[in-house]
Formats: sequence, structure tokens, C-alpha cells
Amino acid sequence: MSDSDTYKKAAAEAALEYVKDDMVVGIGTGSTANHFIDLLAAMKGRIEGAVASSEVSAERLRGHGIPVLDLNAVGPLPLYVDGADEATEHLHLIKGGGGALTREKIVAAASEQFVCIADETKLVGQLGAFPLPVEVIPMARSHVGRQMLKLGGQPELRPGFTTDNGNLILDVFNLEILNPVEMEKQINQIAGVVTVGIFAQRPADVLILGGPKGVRVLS
Ligand SMILES: O=C[C@H](O)[C@H](O)[C@H](O)COP(=O)(O)O
Repeated sequence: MSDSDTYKKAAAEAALEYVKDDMVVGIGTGSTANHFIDLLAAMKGRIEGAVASSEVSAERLRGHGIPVLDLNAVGPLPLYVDGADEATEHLHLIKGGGGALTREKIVAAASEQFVCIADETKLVGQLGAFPLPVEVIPMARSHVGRQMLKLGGQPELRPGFTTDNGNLILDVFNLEILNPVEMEKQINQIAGVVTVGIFAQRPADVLILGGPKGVRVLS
């Protein structure tokens, strides 16, 4: 296992303490969330099940025998655990490197507590070095791309990628995200945008960072 993977796993392990008996747990997507899913398997008899933020996570949960439930059938969730591509000390995030941002934002919005797990290299002073994923309706691809140029970013269509919702991803390079809450609102309002990968209006509640010196918790 690489160092980065070891740190991701350590963060995932630390998140297990937020899981309580009989919970339905919201589950994210990506390599860090995968560690969490694998560790959660040991608790499968104690939780009611999980709501997945992607088909790939649902598959992995089922592979461990963890029941995957429909968000509409379970109502608000007590806990959501997911990774991030970038995080600030204000617990604002960029997510969507794996393309699952829309369902992730839905599950985060429907959860009382959002515990974000990551290796400590994800902690940044300002969001935006990671190209910002924006999920768009296919016919709006060019229109949204032009609006991103006006905001100062360079959009690139993620090649050969379709989201679980049948849409496309624009990865927007070099955006200066000085005010994540405002930028999230502004991009969300562009016609054809399904979801922008800034998670600031609903930030994480807890950020668990794994690193060479152990695990650090920001909240
Ligand atoms: O769409 C994917 C998600 O937002 C992931 O949580 C994010 O890309 C981080 O992934 P990883 O844990 O693999 O670094």
C-alpha cells in the first residue's frame, strides 16, 4: 500500500467511531470511501444499511453484504462519510474527481453530519488548484464552457466519461475560488449546470486527515 493509501485508510478507520448501531450510513465515492466501505463491512450486522452516492460504491457495499437502501425510503440520514479532492480548514471542499458529485451533494444535503476523510495532502489554503468538476446536461456543454471562461477558468470536457445520471463533466482549470460559497451559488445558477463540485454552502462538519504523524481531526 502506498503512503497516501495508508493515510486514507487511517482517516477511514477514525471515521468508524461516528457509526452507531442501527444507523443508515451515507457513503461516498472514491479510493478513500472505498477504505471506509471495506472497514464498515466488519460492522454490517450492527447497521441497518447504507445509502450510496454512486453505482460503484453501491456495488462494493453489496459485495460486502451491506444492504444498499434508497434515500427516498429512509429519510434524513444521521451520517455521511466521504472523501474529497481538496479541503480547507473552513471545511469547504472540492469533490467530483470521480464524477460522483451530484449524488454526493444530495446525500450530503440529506445528512445531519458529514464526516470528510482524506489524506492530509488534500488540505489546501485556497480551493482551485484541483480542476473544478462541473456536471452538465450534455446539450449545455458548450454554453457552460463559455460561462466558465468568463469566470476565468479553462474548461475541459472529461474524455469518455458519463456520470451515473447520464451527464458530462467539465473539469475547470485555473479558477480563482476566493469565496467558495459565492462561487458555488454563481456556477449553480448557470443554465445546464447540474452540480458544481464546490461543497461550501453545505460544508463538511468534521474533516479527518491522515498523515505520517497519525490522524488529525478538524471540526
Ligand atoms: O467523485 C468523487 C468524489 O468526490 C471523491 O470523494 C473524491 O474524488 C476523492 O476521491 P479519492 O478518495 O479517491 O481521493
